Amino acid sequence: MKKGLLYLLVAVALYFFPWLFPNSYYVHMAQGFLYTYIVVAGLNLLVGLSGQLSLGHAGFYAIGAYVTGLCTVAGMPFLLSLLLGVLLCAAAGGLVAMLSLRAKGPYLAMVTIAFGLLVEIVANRWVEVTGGPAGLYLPEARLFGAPLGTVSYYWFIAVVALIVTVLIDNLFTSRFGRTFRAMGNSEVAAATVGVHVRNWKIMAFAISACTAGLAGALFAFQNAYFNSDTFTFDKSILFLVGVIVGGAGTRLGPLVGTVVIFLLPQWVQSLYDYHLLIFGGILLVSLIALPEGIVGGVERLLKERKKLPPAAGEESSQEADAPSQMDNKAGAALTVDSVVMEFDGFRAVDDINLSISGSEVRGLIGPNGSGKSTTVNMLSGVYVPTQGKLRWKGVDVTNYPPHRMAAAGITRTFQNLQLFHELTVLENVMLGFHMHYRTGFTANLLHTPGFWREEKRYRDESIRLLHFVGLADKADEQAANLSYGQQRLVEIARALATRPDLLILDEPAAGASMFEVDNIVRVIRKVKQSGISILLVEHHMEIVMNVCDTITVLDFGKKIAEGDPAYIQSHPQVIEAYLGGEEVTQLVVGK
Ligand SMILES: Nc1ncnc2c1ncn2[C@@H]1O[C@H](COP(=O)(O)OP(=O)(O)OP(=O)(O)O)[C@@H](O)[C@H]1O
Repeated sequence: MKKGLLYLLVAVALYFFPWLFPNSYYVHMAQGFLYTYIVVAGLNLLVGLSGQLSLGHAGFYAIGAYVTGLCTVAGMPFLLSLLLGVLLCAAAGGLVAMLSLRAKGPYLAMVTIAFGLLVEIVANRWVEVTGGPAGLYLPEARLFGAPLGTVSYYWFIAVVALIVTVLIDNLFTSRFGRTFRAMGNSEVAAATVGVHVRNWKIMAFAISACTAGLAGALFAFQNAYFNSDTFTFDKSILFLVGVIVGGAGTRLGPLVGTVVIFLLPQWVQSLYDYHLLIFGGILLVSLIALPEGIVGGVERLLKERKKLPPAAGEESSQEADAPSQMDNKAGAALTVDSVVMEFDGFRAVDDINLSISGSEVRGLIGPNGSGKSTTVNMLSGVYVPTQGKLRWKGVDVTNYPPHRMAAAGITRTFQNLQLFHELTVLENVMLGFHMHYRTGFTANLLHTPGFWREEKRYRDESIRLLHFVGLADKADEQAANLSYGQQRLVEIARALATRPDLLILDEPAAGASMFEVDNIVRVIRKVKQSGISILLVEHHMEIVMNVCDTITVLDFGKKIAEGDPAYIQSHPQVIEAYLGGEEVTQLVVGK
């Protein structure tokens, strides 16, 4: 409701702008501001949320301008041409994303630079079609037959900018926004809750390219003329500066960033020759002094001001029993058959056989470097074994990537915590339900009633899971603000949200306090009761000996023993591996 009122006020202000500034220069400027804002808003989704970098957005801007312009020159109606331009940009965005899929960081940036330069060269050299530097003259933009003069074209752009703002904001606050942000935080963790990272990256690129193309088309018709000189590399940099200075990943950042990149050159017009230097300086200062950008910095300050007292494990809310969605698990079977994992000829895991079935808690122990994490990485699809087979419910899953493992019912937590730090505790757990959401892009873009129903359903289920791990009172806290042990419990709740049949816990007690360790053990026992199989990698022998039904021991990548805790603690090879093994022999406290 509050948001609706805000949009209404903005719409009214935009509507009356030409009356307040009845000068075509200002109206023209306002048009430019709005379409620049549209590019920055779309780029923010890509850079700020999904964590991908583009230094070639001027390329999409150009494609939008040329496709829409050339279509109208060929006699196609303005709106239809605009739609075509935007769709082609989405396709181009998807293509660039596919080409750069394996690239990260600087390499991804290089692919996007190459794309931007390619478009710039084509625009410059393909003179017969684009007009090159001499430019392209367009017919006047018309809406349902009526010509759009300076003011009405401004209103048209204002309506488009408002619609883009509402839709992007809707995405921000839907599972799409959460998924993009999760991917930006940790791709591997996103994959283990079932996110097909590759497809989602392509989608983020396509959406962002769409908005850049839309803005390019709006720019093209501003003067019914444009030339290839506009679509240079520094235009792409400028858009990126807008995102970063405003605050990448914040909802208001694009607006503030556009003010900086658009208005500043107007104010320092006499210094135009130095504009790149000025922007470079602003970017540098922003990255050093305010890495979260203007809006991000202000938000942080506001949060710090009203920060609650630090979270203490002892204050956690009461744990609840297993939520209903965890009941009646069949206890599916995993078979690990002669699995080997080699790194440059070094065998980190050497011919391991293992099987887990029923509601069993299987311990996987061994000294440092014995191959436990490597085994977990193979079982969760992060590594593909060099040799051997993994069978899950009778199906060969050896080559499954993490999102397919999650879909099949195997998920995990991480030794080095992989929470989505920018999301709240509740949002982290909601991400765990990723595979169970049924609403698609349109429902999330438009916030349909179906979207709200589903959002409520998984919010409620996530809160139940937070009760289950005893963290319901931390639901709205930023995940990064929780203590180590609490973050581990959030990871467990997020993993449970995928509704797994096999839960792999990689050192769930590492870094946790005594009180938190007790909580974690209680939660593991309750998860076992619900019928989920558990593979527990843990250095705390007390936990292992008291929680596990069977224990597999690794040493130098090989399995050296397997059996119940009593057998393991008296096994000579295990005792030797643990250098004397008092730890192991004294710790069975009775199950
Ligand atoms: N990606 C990799 N590239 C090269 N070597 C690796 C890689 N991952 C693990 N190793 C090596 O494989 C061996 C087993 O490592 P792993 O992390 O699986 O052991 P671990 O039992 O989990 O140890 P810890 O208890 O310390 O976590 C180690 O010698 C490690 O250096």
